[in-house]
Parts: sequence; structure tokens; C-alpha cells
Amino acid sequence: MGLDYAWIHLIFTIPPAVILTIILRPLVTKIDLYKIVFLVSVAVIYTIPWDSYLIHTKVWTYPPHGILGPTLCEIPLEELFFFVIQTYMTSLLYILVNKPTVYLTYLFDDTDPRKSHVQYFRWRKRLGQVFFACFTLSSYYFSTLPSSKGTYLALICVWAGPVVFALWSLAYQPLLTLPRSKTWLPIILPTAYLWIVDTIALLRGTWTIESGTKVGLQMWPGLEVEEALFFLVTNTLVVFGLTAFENALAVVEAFPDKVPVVPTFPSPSLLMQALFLSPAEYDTSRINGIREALKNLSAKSRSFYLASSIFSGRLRLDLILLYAFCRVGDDLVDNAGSAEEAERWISHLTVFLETSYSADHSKRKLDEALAPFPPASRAILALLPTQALPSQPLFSLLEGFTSDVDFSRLKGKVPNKEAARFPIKTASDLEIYASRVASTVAELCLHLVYHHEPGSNTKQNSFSSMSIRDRCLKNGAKMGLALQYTNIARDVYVDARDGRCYLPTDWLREQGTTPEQVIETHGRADGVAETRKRLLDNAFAIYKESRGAIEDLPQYARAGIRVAVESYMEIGRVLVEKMAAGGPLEELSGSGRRNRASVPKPRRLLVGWGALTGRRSGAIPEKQVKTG
Ligand SMILES: CC(C)=CCC/C(C)=C/CC/C(C)=C/CC/C(C)=C/[C@@H]1[C@@H](COP(=O)(O)OP(=O)(O)O)[C@]1(C)CC/C=C(\C)CC/C=C(\C)CCC=C(C)C
Repeated sequence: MGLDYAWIHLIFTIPPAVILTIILRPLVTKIDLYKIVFLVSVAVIYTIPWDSYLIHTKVWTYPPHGILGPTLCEIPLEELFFFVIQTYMTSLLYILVNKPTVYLTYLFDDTDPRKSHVQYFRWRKRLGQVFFACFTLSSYYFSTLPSSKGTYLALICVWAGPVVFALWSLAYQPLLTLPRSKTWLPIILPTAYLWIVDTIALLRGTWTIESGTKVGLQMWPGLEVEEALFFLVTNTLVVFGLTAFENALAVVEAFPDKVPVVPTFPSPSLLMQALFLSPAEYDTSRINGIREALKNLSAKSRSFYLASSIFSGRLRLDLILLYAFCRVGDDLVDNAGSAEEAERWISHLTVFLETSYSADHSKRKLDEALAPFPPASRAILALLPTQALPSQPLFSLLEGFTSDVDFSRLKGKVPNKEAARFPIKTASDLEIYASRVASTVAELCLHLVYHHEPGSNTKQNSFSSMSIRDRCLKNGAKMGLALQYTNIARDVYVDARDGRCYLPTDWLREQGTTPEQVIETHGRADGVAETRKRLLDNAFAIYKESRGAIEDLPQYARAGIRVAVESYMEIGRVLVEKMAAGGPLEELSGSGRRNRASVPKPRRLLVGWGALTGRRSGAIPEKQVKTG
């Protein structure tokens, strides 16, 4: 009995596993744990007979003075632990780098011969299959090498080859289309690390590869090619296995018409059915719409994009689709060339919502309602999850857009004594506007949260849970105001450039200025800074009142909502800091263009992390100006 092998674990495998566990703890979901347990179980069960054979036939030997003693099928306990910890570490790394990945957007129908990229992927899929088939068959060649020198190599190829071949054949789509950093990195990093650990163990004699069963080539002094290949292949198996799992899960989650309710832990048979589903059966319009929506989110909102990666499953997809619906609507109205055009878009959106919520929302009717929209917008609008959303907040949102049209009417003709034409005259006008464009959004997000709550379709809602729900909806609506006030305080310059001013006329008058002056000076008029600060003070007061309710939301959505709210409110904190420093609130680009203030990426990630772990309760900036 000896501690040599145990020592390798203590020094080299347990510490990185613990570090990764600490980092990932707040990010790991139930389904991630399921994935890991599934993968570890498969790895252990599949490796035991093979490893046992290697030990029995003395390809590998362990000096008795290097191991604790207990064995299973001749495999030392420490070796069994190695299967577990290696699979665990590589899985954690994979989950970490793939948190933002929406796997569905990497799937496609490759059965359509008219598409040229389809030929390209088909060709690469075949190439991969030929490569892995050759890898498997090379075991025959190695087994014929003189004096059994190729035994270990042959055993690696025949053991791993068929599994890699099968995983590649099933999950080639994401394996081919995911960025390399999402697949190669979690293979290469642990492989390189384990090569170093293995070299140390071989040099110390913790384990030995018998000289008769290896080719005798070394990657570097101390590392046999067989060992190098073994770690490369095992990490590839883990990463391919996880990608296949994610591919299956993406199919299960993506198509409600095929899987109406996603179980918390989809059974292996359901996952297999999903993995074997022919791409010809994929609903490509849904995949394209979700891809478009995600493109929209990642390009337009860094805060909500960051937050979206904390959510998972159908809730995540629906939030992305809701965001994209709101964005498309807001952009169509904002970018319209005239008030008339903006009004036309609002009326098209109204017709679309009326059709979607009417009893007869046949495909033909929906297609008609969608016809006026550009194709990319159409793909997004068609996927609005109306079955999970009440219609009233959506119509209120359109009313909010109508207020924006009032500004379009003013475009190009800054009125002098026409302050009355600025729609936001008082704090109460501001609140009405903000509640239409933002409280509605909060309400819609929370409806999605409750709709997708695990077990919500089976649970009886008790009186108290309904009252908690109502309280959350009320506070969510308030939080929407806080976010919108922050948004307005940030965008004063950009809005002024577009001929808009959302700062209440009353507040500006108290500071001796007017909305016209705000527009003429592009937000630099005297008193604007104070008005912005007053708005932010209001935003933070409302935020302070309502943030506690986030902790009453269903557990599975709390962290994501916290991250969304905190990362957005951080914009307000940046603004307050800039004001305190007396510097400009906008950022100057290289070309001298003024851009709206933003949260630097490292700070955004830090805030997201704090919100995720629930440790960091967002600071409330000190109040310097009387609130309205
Ligand atoms: C995680 C994820 C994907 C969330 C999606 C959130 C979502 C659906 C946002 C919609 C955004 C949008 C484009 C709305 C149109 C109207 C509008 C412009 C509203 C303003 C958003 C600003 O977004 P952005 O900065 O990108 O806009 P501009 O570039 O200035 O045009 C708003 C500030 C409103 C955002 C409000 C919310 C997301 C509600 C937040 C509140 C909760 C989630 C509930 C909190 C719960 C409790 C219990 C307190």
C-alpha cells in the first residue's frame, strides 16, 4: 500500500476540479448537473471493462507500493477516481465556455440539396466519418506490429474509435458549426494539462506502461505517444458526448409541437429520439427566427445578452424572442422617416397582435398580417410566444410607441413657443410613458417566468403563491420604470440628436431650461445635468423599493432576472460616477463622435457575477438632488 497515486490526485486533479466547481457553482443549472452525472456514469461504465483488460494483460501496471489497495475488476480505486475527475473537469470547462451558446442556432436542415452550404457540410461530415473510421480500423494495423509493440495503441483505437465515430455522425452539425473556442478549447486545455500530470506520474513510477506493449515513441521525455493519444481521445469523447447531449436537448427544447412539455430531466430515450430526428424534420423557420432574434439581442443589448445566458431551456428562447419582438417594434417606429410611416408600422403591429390573439389565427391570416414587414422582422414576429403572454401589455407597449411618434412629428422643426407639443410635460407623463414601454416589458418577462416554471402545469396555485405572484408583478412593473428612467438619463444626448426629449418639461423649467434648448444644444444646456441626476435619483429610489421582490420569484429565474436588472442599473451607476467626477457623460469615439455612456465589459462581467451569486446587492448612489 502507498500514497503515490493518491498524491497525484491531491496535488494535480482535485485542486483544478475544486477551482472550476467554485467558479461554476452559481452558473450550473439542474440540467448541467444531469449532463455531468450522465457523462460521468457513461464514462465509468464504458471504461471499466477496457481498463480492466489493460491491467489484466499487463499493458498498464501499478506498483503495489504506489496505490492504496482497494480495486474493482483489478482497477485501483485511484484509477476509477481518475475517470470521474477527468470527465468532471472537462465537462465543467465545456459548460463554462458554452454558457452563452444557444445550440439551436447551430442546427440546420442539411437535406435540401439546393443549398450550397449544405453540400459543404455534407462533405465535411463525410470526411470526419472517414477519419474516425480509419482511426478505428488502424487498431488492426497496430495489432499486427511485431512483438506486440502496437497493443496499447490498438486498444485505444478500437475502444474509442467507434464511439467518436457515432458521436460525430449524430452531432456533426454543432461540432462543425460551433466556434472552435467552444469545442477545441475544452479538449486541448485539459489534454495539455493531463499530459504534464501524466509525465510526472510516469517519471515517478506511479504507473507504468510495459515496454513490450508500446511503440516506444515519446512526445517529450517521459510522455509516451500512447498516453498522449489516450488523454486527447478521452477529452474528445467527453466534449463530443456533451455536444451530442446539447444537440439533443436543443431539439427537445426547440420544437413545442414535437415535445409539448420538456421534462426537468429528459430521459435518455427522449434525448436519443431527438438526436436521431432527421434534420429534414426540423422546423427551419423556427430555427431561423431564433437565430435572427439572438443576432438582434447580441447586437443591440449587452446587458440583456449577458443576462440571457443565465436562463436556460424554453424560458431563455422565449425571452430572446420577446426581446426581439420589442426591439423590432421599437426600431421600426424609431427609424421611420416620418410620423405617418411610424404610425403605419404601429398599425401593422396592432393588426399582427390582433390576429395572433384572435380565435382564428390560421397560418394564412398570420401570413397576411406579417406580409408588410421586412423578411428578418417577419421571421422574429412570427415566433412571439403568444401562448405564454397576455395580450394587454403588448398592446400597451404599442401605445408607448405611439408616444414616440409624437416626437417624429416634431422632427426637423424644433418648435419655439411650442413646449406644449412635447409629450412629456410632467413627472406623471413620464411615469405613464415609462410604464407603457418598460413596465409592460417587465410584466411580459415575468409571465414567461411563471409560464415556464418547472412543474407549473401540475401545481395547484395556492392563495399565498398567487399573492406572491401579484406582488412580484407589481414590483416588476416598478422595476421597469427604474430601468426606463435610467435609459432616458443615459440617452439624453442621442435622443436630443434625434429631436426628442423625454425629460419632463416641468423639471427642466425648474432648472431654467426647456426641451427645445435640450434639443438645440444636444443635451448640453444648463440644468440638464441636474435634471438627469434627478431622474437617476428617482430610478434608484424605485429600484431600491422593488428589488427585494426578485427574491420572491421562482428560484430557477431569480439569478437571471437579478443579472438583467443589475447590469442595466449599472449604467445608472456609471452615469452618477461620471457626474460626480464632473466629466462628460457621453463617450467620445476615435472619430470624435459622442456615444451614449456604457458599462466597460470587465465591470459588466463583475456586476453580472455579483448579481449571479447574490452576494453583491447593487449600490444605491448617494442622492444629491431632490426627487420628484
Ligand atoms: C434576459 C433577456 C433576454 C431579457 C429580455 C428583456 C426584454 C424583453 C427587453 C425588451 C427591450 C426593448 C427593446 C423594449 C422596447 C421598449 C424599450 C426601448 C424599453 C427599454 C429597454 C431598453 O433597452 P435598450 O437599452 O436596449 O433600448 P434602447 O437602445 O434605448 O432603445 C427598457 C429600458 C425597458 C427594459 C425593461 C425590462 C427588461 C424590464 C425589467 C424588469 C424585470 C425583468 C422584472 C424584475 C422583477 C422584479 C420582481 C423586480
